[in-house]
Amino acid sequence: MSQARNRLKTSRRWVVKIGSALLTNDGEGLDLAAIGRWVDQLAQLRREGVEIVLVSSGSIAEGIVRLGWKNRPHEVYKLQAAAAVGQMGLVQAYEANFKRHNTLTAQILLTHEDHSNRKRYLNAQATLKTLLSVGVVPVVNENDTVVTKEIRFGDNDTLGALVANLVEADALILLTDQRGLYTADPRSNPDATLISEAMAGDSTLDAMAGTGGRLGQGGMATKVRAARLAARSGAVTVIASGREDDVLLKLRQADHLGTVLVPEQSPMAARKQWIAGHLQARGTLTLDAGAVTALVDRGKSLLPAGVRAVTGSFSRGEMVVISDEHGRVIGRGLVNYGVEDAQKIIGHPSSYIETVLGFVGEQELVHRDNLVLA
Ligand SMILES: Nc1ncnc2c1ncn2[C@@H]1O[C@H](COP(=O)(O)OP(=O)(O)O)[C@@H](O)[C@H]1O
Ligand SMILES: N[C@@H](CCC(=O)OP(=O)(O)O)C(=O)O
Repeated sequence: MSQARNRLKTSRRWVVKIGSALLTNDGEGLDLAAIGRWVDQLAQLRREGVEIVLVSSGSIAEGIVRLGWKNRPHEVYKLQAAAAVGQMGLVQAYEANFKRHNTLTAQILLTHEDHSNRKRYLNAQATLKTLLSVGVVPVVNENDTVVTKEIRFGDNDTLGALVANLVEADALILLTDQRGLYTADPRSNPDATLISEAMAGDSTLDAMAGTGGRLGQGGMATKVRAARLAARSGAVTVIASGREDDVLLKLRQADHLGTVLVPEQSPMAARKQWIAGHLQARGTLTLDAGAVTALVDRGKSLLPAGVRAVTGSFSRGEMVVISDEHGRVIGRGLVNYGVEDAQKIIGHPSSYIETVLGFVGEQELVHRDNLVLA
């Protein structure tokens, strides 16, 4: 059995993306019975200790049905309106089904830009991680009201990968209407064969992966790209059929289903490279000896109390260098407070943050998840 499939048995955090092709039975409204079955599986996974973030498409198809439109409109603004209407049905379906398992859900609407803007990145990350820590299942979709490109390309695969990066998921599961990635589009090539496993970075996959069933859908091309993006933070990607009975539970048991796309690097190495290569450092935090030991020897987050000095010009979410009192670089990380706020809270216990700033953000100046030691 492959190592990557085996990892699914013990992994702790999955992002599961359910695609339009599957959710809406080729352009009809939502397939509510199928949603019920996926939710049952997700609830079972949660009982086994897997944290779940769900990325669900389907808002446009549901909106079109609710509005009584006969055909999918071509105008982007009409698609946006349909998405806004249909999203209500989507979240209702998930909420009602998770309620059967006494599980709360939360609606998260994101855009790709929320990932590249550092402040928004940290905000989204903090919200998602807090929801997971209190046992809620976030249900994510594109914020179609404020974007147009993503609607035109019908691509929630990329969103799934960005979310996998955000929450540092172990696995990104892309459920679709095919059994996985074939050597060619099986709709038009009956002889195509299923690829069981490949490296996410394998460039020969691009020639195999076509676009989707209906005009303007991402198809397998966006799934292969999503796998590469997810691999940057070390997540393994699986493309599998949501129509297969108990598909998620079978994947958890490392059954040989679907296509596994394996990251080239371990999660830690990938994450390190991702943070380090992501940004230019905008400032420096100088730590006292106790804080250095906490970070280096005990793998802790950096609290304001252990910081002696702050220099530079940075905003929340930007990269800073972390050094000891002799100027030796300890690491780099994404900072939770801008320079002015950081100046005010350093040297103080985290309980002091609210008194000084008038609000409480994170307890940490740099969370260990966003910290790469040198
Ligand atoms: N090599 C391939 N293997 C499997 N499916 C492919 C391939 N190339 C293109 N496709 C098409 O991709 C479609 C799935 O993508 P899409 O319609 O975007 O689904 P989703 O809404 O689930 O993201 C399949 O129905 C299939 O026709
Ligand atoms: N956000 C929109 C479109 C997203 C979409 O269709 O993505 P995909 O499932 O990758 O084909 C929706 O929920 O309908």
